[in-house]
Amino acid sequence: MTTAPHPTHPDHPQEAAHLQGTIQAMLERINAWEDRDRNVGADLETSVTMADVAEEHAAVLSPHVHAPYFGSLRVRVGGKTHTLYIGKHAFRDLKGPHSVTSWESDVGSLFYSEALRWTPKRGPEGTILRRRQLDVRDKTLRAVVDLYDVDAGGDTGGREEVLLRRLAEGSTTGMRDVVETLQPEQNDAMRAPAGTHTLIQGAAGSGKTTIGFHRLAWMSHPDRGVHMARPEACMVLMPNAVLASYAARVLPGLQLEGVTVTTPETWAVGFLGLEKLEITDRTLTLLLTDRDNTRRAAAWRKAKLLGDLRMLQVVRQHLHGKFRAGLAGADLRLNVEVRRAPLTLTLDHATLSGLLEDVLARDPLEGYRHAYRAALEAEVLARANASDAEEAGVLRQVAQDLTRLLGRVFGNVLPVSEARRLLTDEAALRAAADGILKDRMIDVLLSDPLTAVPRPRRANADVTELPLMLAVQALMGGLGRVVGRTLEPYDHLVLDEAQDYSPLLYTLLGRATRPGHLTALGDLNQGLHGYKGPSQWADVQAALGGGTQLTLTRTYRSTRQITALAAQVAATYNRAGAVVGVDRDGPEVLRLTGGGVPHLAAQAVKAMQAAGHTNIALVTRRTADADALVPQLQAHDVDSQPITNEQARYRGGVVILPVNLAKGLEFDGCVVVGADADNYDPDTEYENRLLYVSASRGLHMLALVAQRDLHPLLG
Ligand SMILES: Nc1ncnc2c1ncn2[C@@H]1O[C@H](COP(=O)(O)OP(=O)(O)OP(=O)(O)O)[C@@H](O)[C@H]1O
Repeated sequence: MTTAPHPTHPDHPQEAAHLQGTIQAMLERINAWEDRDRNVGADLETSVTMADVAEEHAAVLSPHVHAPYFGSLRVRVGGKTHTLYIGKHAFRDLKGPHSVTSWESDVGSLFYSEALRWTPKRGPEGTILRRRQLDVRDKTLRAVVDLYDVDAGGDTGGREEVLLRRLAEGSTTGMRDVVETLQPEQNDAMRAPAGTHTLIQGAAGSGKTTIGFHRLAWMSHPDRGVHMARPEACMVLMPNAVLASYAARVLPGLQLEGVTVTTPETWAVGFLGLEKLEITDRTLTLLLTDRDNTRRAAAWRKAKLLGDLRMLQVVRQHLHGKFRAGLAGADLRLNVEVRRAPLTLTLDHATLSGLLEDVLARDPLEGYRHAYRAALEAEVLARANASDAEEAGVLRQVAQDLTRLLGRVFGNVLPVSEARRLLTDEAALRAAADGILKDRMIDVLLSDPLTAVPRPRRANADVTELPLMLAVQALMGGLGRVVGRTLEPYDHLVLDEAQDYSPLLYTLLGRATRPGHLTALGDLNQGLHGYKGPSQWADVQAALGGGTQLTLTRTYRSTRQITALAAQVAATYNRAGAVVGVDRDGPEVLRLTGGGVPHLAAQAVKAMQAAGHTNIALVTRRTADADALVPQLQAHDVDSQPITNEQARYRGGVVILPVNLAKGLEFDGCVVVGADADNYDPDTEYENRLLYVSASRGLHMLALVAQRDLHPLLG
């Protein structure tokens, strides 16, 4: 849906002329860049390089010619008035008034904030006179709306008008950028100071995922100075692969090429080199299937403890004990030749042990094996009194002996087996947890409340064990981004659905990135996996050693009717109270009951299509229901695509998917299939949370379908 041009604003003609001037200036610049004859340097090689660079500039600017900017700022600085145009890409018009400032720059921020004054890095204080939205599409100015205008008395209400118009548009098959309509509180969250971990709490639909990606774009802008992040050195972790691919489609528009977007499990097994392992979540299976409250509580307690911050100390103490035992009784006699003279160096046990203790006392994690080797080598070189030129030769002579010793101390420490040994060998656990965990906690770790939940036949690891395995790996070899044969910290890490990460995982991820370069976005009230996640943001701050916590208070996704219904469901478990929705009107929620579910579901889809919507989801409680529904709908003349595993990709149209894969996705219309108490047990909080996810996927239309009565919360 596009808005027709409506030139009602008195400045429309003048703005339209400025737009044409900007387009012209941009085209001229692109032509100049593309003209190889102009890019001539002193020699052929320089000329080729110059021409290549110029062509790259042209390629980057070209996509922005059809909409060079979306807003303007009128400011007064030092008695002079200027108008700055704000766009998705900066453009410097060297000869005229058609420059464009990029939205991620420090000045760009003034367009979104509510500030009326600012102090530039240099020069006198400035005053904002006007903020203006310019709806430009296909090189045409469609609307001029003032958001703030001193001459018109200040705030005009225009920001809300533009936002509502944008939200009324149809959904797309990938996440959209919101650069043009970013709201002040979102702007503050996105631009929270670089170099400080940032934790953003926000209700469903408040734009968390969107803000996470925009923050990466902001972080990769040169204005961030030493904190600037390279997209290819950044990673975003999302709850499932379907959502990851949906969200990643926003990257090119934000000029973020090369960011890794994946799930925490995929990243963890990849990093550990365990891609063949099947990942289970047996705690979740038990919580969903076992009716015994004592067992459920025991499973919950154990999962929570496995993700507790103190487990890092337990793993550390366990490994230290192992290394000390490995070194017991060892000494080193090294025969080397220095300056042609034979020399015997003896590193007795006390020396070896002292060096090991120095390494073990170090923090942060950097890899014990590597650090101990470096410490031994330094000791050998000092004793051999080797000059810089002789160092390599001496080290070559002792390499084998050192490797043998390292094998004795660090050999046989593999993440999977070591993490499991800790949890199954009572003596090992008691020794490792001594002084760290209370006895009753150790008993919880040794208990196995999941015996009734089958394990897959294939080699497997449970999501609750993964952080422990990562901890072992981190202590042994460090943690970070693999670059060739070394590890480097990520430039920036973004965690989506951050309520599902354990404090232990937080502390590990915090060490895998540059200091202060982790952004976590989540809703503690929405957690589907409370047994893994933190209870409060303060737990995350403790795990990361600090961090700023911000809150987004408004939600944008759905119409008033859908938001109100979803809020009704959330009220049963949500401690945060009512969420403020955007006041966007839509059709009443359709309630279809008393008949065959496929028939009713088809009826709902057809009603949505008749209203002009194309992207429609039918959300079922289980995967099997989704599979079964595809042919049943076909019998009612509705073609649909199933999304029933993480490899499937959302390509638009009518899709059927189970609720666990629907999280984070959104559609023009959403049909909750089987919206009753049989499918979503009203007595189980987890089920109510799932029902909330199902009911909150629609932007414009929602239908509830049940064979008999609707779920009591949807009445
Ligand atoms: N400033 C904005 N302008 C226009 N649309 C917006 C804005 N902020 C958010 N939206 C829209 O609101 C919807 C929800 O955004 P998003 O998915 O990022 O929210 P979320 O907080 O991650 O939701 P959830 O918790 O359900 O995953 C999206 O359609 C997004 O495009």
